Amino acid sequence: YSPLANRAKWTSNVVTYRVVSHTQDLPLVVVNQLLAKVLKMWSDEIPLTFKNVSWGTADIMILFGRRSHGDAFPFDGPGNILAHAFLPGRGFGGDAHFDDDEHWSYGSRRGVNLLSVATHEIGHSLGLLHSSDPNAVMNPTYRDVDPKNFRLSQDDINEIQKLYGKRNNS
Ligand SMILES: CC(C)C[C@H](CS(C)(=N)=N)C(=O)N[C@H]1Cc2cn(c3ccccc23)CCCCCCNC1=O
Ligand SMILES: [Ca+2]
Ligand SMILES: [Zn+2]
Ligand SMILES: [Zn+2]
Repeated sequence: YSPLANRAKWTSNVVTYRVVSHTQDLPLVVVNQLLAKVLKMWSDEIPLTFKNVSWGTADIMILFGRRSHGDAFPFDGPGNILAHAFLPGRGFGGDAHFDDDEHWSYGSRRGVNLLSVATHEIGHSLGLLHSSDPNAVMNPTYRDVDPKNFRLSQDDINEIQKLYGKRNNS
């Protein structure tokens, strides 16, 4: 049970992100467009703006790595854990790491769908924990999705708005 009051969250309403390293599985431009779509899915629901930076330290540092990749949580080869992310905070806080021993795909039936995994990881980067709702992006287990109609579940929206409030699209 983690009372909302002391849940990790970003206190600034501008959060920076930087893609530090890429996967060979998808073109750079596709990964960047996909991430922008993921960030928009979340920021559409809350009063928070993402800003892409191309150098230096960003709040959310995004990387693809294999096995030991610079933190105390080495990846495990193909399958099993697909990615991990740190809750909001300084240093590693907010960072999202993807296991490059997975075959990352976007739309094709083969491989792991980067759209759904990245949406889950950015949920952690924003402070979300796991949900037991089988349809929630924040469910602990990966499910393949159809990118054409992939979107946040109501549970995901409720949980992120509990942390940051609603975005007033006035
Ligand atoms: C929800 C994801 C996007 C992110 C999470 C990791 S995290 C830190 N970001 N919550 C993840 O990778 N979960 C595993 C959980 C998992 C499922 N199994 C496992 C077998 C071994 C180890 C882990 C697992 C059963 C076999 C299927 C393995 C492939 C799919 N893996 C998963 O669903
Ligand atoms: Ca893995
Ligand atoms: Zn890591
Ligand atoms: Zn998770």
